[in-house]
Amino acid sequence: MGLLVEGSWQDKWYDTETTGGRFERQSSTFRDTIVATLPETANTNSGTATFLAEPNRYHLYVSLACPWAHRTLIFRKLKGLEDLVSVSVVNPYMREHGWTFEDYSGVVHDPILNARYLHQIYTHADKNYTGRVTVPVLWDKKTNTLVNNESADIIRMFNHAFDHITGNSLDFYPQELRDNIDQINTMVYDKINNGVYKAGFATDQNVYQEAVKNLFEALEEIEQRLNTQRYLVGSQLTEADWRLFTTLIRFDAVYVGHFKCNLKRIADYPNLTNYLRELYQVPGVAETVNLHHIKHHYYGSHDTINPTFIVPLGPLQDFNVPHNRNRLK
Ligand SMILES: N[C@@H](CCC(=O)N[C@@H](CS)C(=O)NCC(=O)O)C(=O)O
Repeated sequence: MGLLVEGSWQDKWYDTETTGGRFERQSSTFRDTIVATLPETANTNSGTATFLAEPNRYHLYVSLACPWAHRTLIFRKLKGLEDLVSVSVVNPYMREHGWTFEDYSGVVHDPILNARYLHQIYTHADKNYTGRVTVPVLWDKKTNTLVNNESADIIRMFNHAFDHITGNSLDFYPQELRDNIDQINTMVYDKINNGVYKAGFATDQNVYQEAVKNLFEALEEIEQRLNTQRYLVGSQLTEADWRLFTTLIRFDAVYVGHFKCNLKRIADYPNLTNYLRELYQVPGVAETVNLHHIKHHYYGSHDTINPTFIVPLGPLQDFNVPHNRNRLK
């Protein structure tokens, strides 16, 4: 695990010393947008560039282990973008060189720069880049540059920018639900998606406890909500559900043990369990889930948490068990 400093790689763990034992996620740096049609005049005020949606122009670098990258894979699948946006998959172990393309089952090598390490992709886009080298990365093959490395942005682009090419008009961020989706996303991000990391990477007992308390309060609240409504914002499956899904699917296998989020398992919550099964069973989604990469990444990468790199065998899970969510409209 490491980061780039002015374009050169340094093998360093997260610095929690300056933050009182708290893990603080760095915000993403590349925030450009892909759009269906280019604006007539470039908006120079926004500070971001716009790229045109075109078939076979963009490439996505992901880890199958990473919950943030997983969102983008789900949207690529559900929005019918597999033939339009190509993909590379990194090795699940993220150690002294960070993410690599070293041989391993499930790895898809980098066809563009033939990189050995993901950090080479970042320095290709910006030779003086300083910051963490994270997945997902959305790359433009035409101009040879990094468009965006923020999953929240990438799924919004995938949700609509290519619709005129694919004819797929599924909308996971419909206008009339945007306020509700944004609201629930904020809570889910802070307490659940990033909450498990705050607990797992904490190096102070009180910081850990606060994160776990917030996490389970949020899970309880969602469990109640899912008793009377089928999805997070009502009767329609939205982006908010997919953003929660990628944390839930990892929870019992990894976050309970490795990140010590063990007050309960998802399997102990009847509504969350059935909701998770329903989302997993949406056609195409199971193909985006690789529990081997997930478990081997977390248990096999963070030597400060699990120095032996032993990967537990369990839990035994079957997300194909029929769900009962049809009881709700
Ligand atoms: N805000 C980013 C976060 C991505 C992220 O943190 N990815 C993790 C993997 S799960 C990563 O690549 N971490 C490497 C590092 O922090 O050095 C997003 O949602 O796209």
